[in-house]
Amino acid sequence: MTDPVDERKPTVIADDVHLTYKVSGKYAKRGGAMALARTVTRTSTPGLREVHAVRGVTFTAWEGEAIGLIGPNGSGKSTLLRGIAGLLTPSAGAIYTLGEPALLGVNAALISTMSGERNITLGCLAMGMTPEEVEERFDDICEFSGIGDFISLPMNAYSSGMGARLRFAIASSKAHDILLIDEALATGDAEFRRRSEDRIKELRKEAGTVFLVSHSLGVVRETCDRAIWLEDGLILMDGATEEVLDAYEERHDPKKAEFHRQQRGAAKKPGAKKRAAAKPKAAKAAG
Ligand SMILES: Nc1ncnc2c1ncn2[C@@H]1O[C@H](COP(=O)(O)OP(=O)(O)OP(=O)(O)O)[C@@H](O)[C@H]1O
Repeated sequence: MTDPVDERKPTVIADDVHLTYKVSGKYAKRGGAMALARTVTRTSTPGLREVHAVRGVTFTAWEGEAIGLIGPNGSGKSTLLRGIAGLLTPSAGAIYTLGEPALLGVNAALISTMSGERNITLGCLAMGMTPEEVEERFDDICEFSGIGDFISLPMNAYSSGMGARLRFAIASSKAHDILLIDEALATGDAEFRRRSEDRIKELRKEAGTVFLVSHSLGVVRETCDRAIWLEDGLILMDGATEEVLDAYEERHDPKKAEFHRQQRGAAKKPGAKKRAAAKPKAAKAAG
């Protein structure tokens, strides 16, 4: 008997991908104190230094999947996202994408001296919408961003959260083959987060693939069905969200992992709700 044929469509294939940055100066990664020391002692500027941010990553993403990229600071999540978006070329290995990836990051390019309104128009045109489509979606985008009258002010008058919300509202107004989201959801308030999570679920239904970089495991739990755990530029685990998040918490936050285990255990027992309600302090302490 032959193996069953996988009918899902692969959208992103990463094949032993390495991504590196070239930084000028021997002291480039050692922070301000060394830079100051160099300035003070007037030593000459040393040559290029390489930062090997992603060190051999392999995975296949499928149509309809929402994948959370998790990992501690500096583990290579944003770099990998930039690689998938085509903004960084692998120094070794290859990334294949089926369709056009759209990167929505905290640094996604909008023009800060222009108003939110102008940026909506430009952003939508840049994503390939016709002027009629832009007009049709304009009000929805303003409303979704929830930034009210600020929409007519230049974006440099926005808080970073407002900017991120507008960027998310623009980018998610169109169905993307591959939508890459870098921390955007962490910046909104609870209400905006809920709406964004719903929007991501809609985008998934439209058969796209969503990658989400987030430090909030809660957001990943809510939004993603698969998680990839990066540590020091390597994949430590790739699988169902719950399993990966549990293992991640076990390593990085054992107290919280224990709390979640207890919560799940309690939820399985009859009368669990009553007991959970009687112990709000335990939840707060671990939470
Ligand atoms: N533009 C850059 N130039 C040089 N090195 C960089 C650059 N961007 C990131 N790095 C380095 O690459 C490594 C991975 O960084 P990256 O931003 O991808 O990690 P991350 O997991 O997204 O981190 P965080 O959770 O803090 O956002 C780090 O060592 C970082 O210092």
